[in-house]
Amino acid sequence: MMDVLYFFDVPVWILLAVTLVTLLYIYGTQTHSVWRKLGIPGPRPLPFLGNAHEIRRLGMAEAFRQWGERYGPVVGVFFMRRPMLVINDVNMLKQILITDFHNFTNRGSPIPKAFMDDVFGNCLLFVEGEEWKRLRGILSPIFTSARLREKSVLINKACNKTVGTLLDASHQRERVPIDVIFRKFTIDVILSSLLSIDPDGNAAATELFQQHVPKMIRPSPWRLKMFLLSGMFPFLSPVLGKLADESQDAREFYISFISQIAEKRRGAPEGTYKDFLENMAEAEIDDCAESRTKLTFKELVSQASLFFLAGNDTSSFVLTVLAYLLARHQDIQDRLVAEIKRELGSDLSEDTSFKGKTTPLLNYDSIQKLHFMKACVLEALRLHPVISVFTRQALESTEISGYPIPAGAGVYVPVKSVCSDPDLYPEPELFKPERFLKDHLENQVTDPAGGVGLGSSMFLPFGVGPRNCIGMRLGLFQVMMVMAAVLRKVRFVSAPGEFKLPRAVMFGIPPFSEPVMVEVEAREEH
Ligand code: HEM
Repeated sequence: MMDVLYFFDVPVWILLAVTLVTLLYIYGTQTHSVWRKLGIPGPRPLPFLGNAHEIRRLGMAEAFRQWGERYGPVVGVFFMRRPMLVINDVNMLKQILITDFHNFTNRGSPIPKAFMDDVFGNCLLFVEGEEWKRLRGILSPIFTSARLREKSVLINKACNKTVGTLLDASHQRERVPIDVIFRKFTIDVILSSLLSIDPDGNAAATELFQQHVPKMIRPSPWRLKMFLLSGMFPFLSPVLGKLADESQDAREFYISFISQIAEKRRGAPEGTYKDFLENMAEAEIDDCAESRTKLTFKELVSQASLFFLAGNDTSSFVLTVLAYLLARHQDIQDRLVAEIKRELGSDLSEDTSFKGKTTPLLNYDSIQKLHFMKACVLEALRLHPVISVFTRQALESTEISGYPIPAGAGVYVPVKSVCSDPDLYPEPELFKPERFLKDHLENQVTDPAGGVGLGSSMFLPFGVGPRNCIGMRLGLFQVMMVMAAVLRKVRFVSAPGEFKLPRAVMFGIPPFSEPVMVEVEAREEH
């Protein structure tokens, strides 16, 4: 070995080192000329990293806002070596998300396939093309109004538990960590509506789920580093994916927990449970079914795990933000309470659900009457979208509004930037729920439920088009339902001046950096 080293003299070593660095540089910048050649402006990428360093420094939402200001409606950037377009123009977004959806069906997830496991690899969020169409077709019917109506009783139970917690806190006259309380609520809702686990007797299951969820949705710094390395050297992904697999125990927990329940239920008469698992199991069939119009058992477990993860932190984030905003805007809170009393009845003793009856006053239909409530939820989401960026990928080369998009290029949909655009939302920094009331809106798309905002490419917190959030109705329903239940009994009195909202993250849902403390007070019953 030493002989070989001595065989080369210093100039040869220098030449070899320079060649290696040059080759690495060429590899690290190989894709970085795409946008320049196509005449699309954008920030200068660094070798290997592309513009990921700026995204990391500023946070996604802020980086996209600054680039939009500097370069205009279409910005060419690179996530590591991968060309991506940030599109701020709502008409172009409409074309991508709705009109030309056939060419933008896939998310082009930034998470390499080698980092996917049995659970995530097969779930609706990440599957592509025909496989996505098939799964979405099978799963959509389980989120209809009729199906949600069936869940009212269970969700009502979870609401009452939350009201009880807040009433107790109001007696102690202390600020409470509202994010933690609402997180327990959304776990209760998903455990009960998905698996019929009673919110009153699920402490152990809740504990286990709380323990495992973060591992699945929040990659550790180590896993993030492995993601980034695989973005630099995609050919190393299989090895890096294995090194970064930290959620094996969490995954095994989900698979075995849900499998055991599903297995126990095999053969039970239809209509025994009326939860999402039963709704999905109606579509379940053995793995070799040729028509593939139903779910396989493995697919069923994957989707159930996904619903648990996707439906939990999203809704509790919205609830936390809304409670905070209402505590800071007493006038809006008063208007909301007036609507609740007017539409749902002011006599609190009529609330039969508190007496354990199965016909709760709050249910899917009564909640639909709360138009101002819905406007408040949409406005909270506009101000602080849970998911501030999502992606699509062009299947074939195309041109939109004169901008070329090559096959394989990704599109960043900058939810937060669009929702803060003063041309679309005057005084965007203000909490003004009336923006979403019909009378105040021009050029606004009306959703089938009679609300406004949803369905328009101006309002992106749930996505729009065929691949929007499949759980949107459930998300809105549980948020509106618990807010109505809570506000009838307590007032959000105050909250600290500024709480630090988490910065948008590249992967997953951002955690609150510290508990969001809100003071609550019991309302006088009259
Ligand atoms: C307020 C609560 C929620 C918010 C803000 C939210 C937001 C989103 C967003 C922005 C997307 C991406 C949409 C796109 O790419 O166009 C999405 C997708 C998705 N969401 Fe939600 N979500 C919420 C609640 C839920 C709930 C309760 C569930 C299920 C129980 C759920 C399940 C899903 C699934 C499965 C997808 C992937 C859909 C697909 O790829 O076809 N979400 N959500």
